[in-house]
Amino acid sequence: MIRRIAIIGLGTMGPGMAARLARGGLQVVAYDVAPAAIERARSMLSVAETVLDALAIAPPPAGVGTVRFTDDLGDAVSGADLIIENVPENISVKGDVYRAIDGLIASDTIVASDTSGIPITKLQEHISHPERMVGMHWSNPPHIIPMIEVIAGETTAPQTVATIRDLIRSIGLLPVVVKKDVPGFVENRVLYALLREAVDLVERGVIDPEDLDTCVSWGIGYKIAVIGPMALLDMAGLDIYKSVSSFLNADLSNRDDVAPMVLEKTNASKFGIKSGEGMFSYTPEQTKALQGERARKLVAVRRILEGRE
Ligand SMILES: NC(=O)C1=CN([C@@H]2O[C@H](COP(=O)(O)OP(=O)(O)OC[C@H]3O[C@@H](n4cnc5c(N)ncnc54)[C@H](O)[C@@H]3O)[C@@H](O)[C@H]2O)C=CC1
Ligand SMILES: Cc1ncc(C(=O)O)c(C(=O)O)c1O
Repeated sequence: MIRRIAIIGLGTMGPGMAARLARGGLQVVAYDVAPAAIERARSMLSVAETVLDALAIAPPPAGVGTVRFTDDLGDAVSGADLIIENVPENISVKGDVYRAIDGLIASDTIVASDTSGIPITKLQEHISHPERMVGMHWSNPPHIIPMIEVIAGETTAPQTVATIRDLIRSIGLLPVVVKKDVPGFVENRVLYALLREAVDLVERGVIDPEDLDTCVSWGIGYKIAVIGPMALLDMAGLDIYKSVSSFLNADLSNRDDVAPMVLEKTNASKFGIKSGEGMFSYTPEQTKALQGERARKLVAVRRILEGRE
């Protein structure tokens, strides 16, 4: 039974995750190596709670469902039933965390990684009880998006997968168990196929970035929230898909490196919202307004998709 959860890493994903788990009645202890990240996470928590209220996710009974922050790793993981590792997408950084907690936790404490796509089998090499390690891949923003992928590595115990799947379900979220430990799992394989083509089209001057977003959001995106890709094939007709894919697949981007446009921007520290410039530019005021507007729209769409409006 999972009651107490330690979250390690409070960057983009950690605060929303902490808020959503606490709303599910769990006792969360949140840790980051950087004091500034802890301070930022504290303020993000109340923002996420407001969004959870708008989603009408009922608060737990008084006394349960708490978030406590700590700057002490031992304090964070002590007595935890589940640890969610949420540090940068880098095997060596993640491996250091697993080694640091190895001696501090019980042998049956589950260690889940929110990795975007590093195979869980690779992460298991850095932990002494690999049967208790599992992928638990949330989607950003984690307090709003209900789907979470659950991935077993080669040596993950089936019971570990079942425990995480049941935990996700028990707090009203949507677990999807991925059957093979492929890089990127399922969500990011599909997303990165789309992003590779989108970046390529902009880079080759086929379309401007703003128009690319209009085309995808109001064409595919709006539709795909209601009709998933497999159902869409049936709606369009497999005969149409066969004809179009027979000439189009060979023309789609198949680059296997990072696109020059992305390298150019990241080399200039243009990372997107977090640095004020990426594909587009953002002032702090614009960022705040954008985040509020996006949360409002995602909440409204989710309520409709769930049949609550
Ligand atoms: N950003 C996104 O949209 C998504 C990211 N992920 C995955 O979640 C993980 C975290 O991603 P983000 O939150 O975006 O990263 P981030 O870079 O925003 O935050 C990482 C946090 O980890 C902290 N950290 C670094 N080393 C640490 C250590 N040894 N101990 C404790 N804290 C440490 C940093 O101070 C930072 O606050 C990555 O594996 C990423 O691929 C998963 C889903 C979506
Ligand atoms: C660009 C990008 N990369 C990874 C992820 C993830 O799910 O790991 C996301 C996301 O939206 O969650 C993303 O947008």
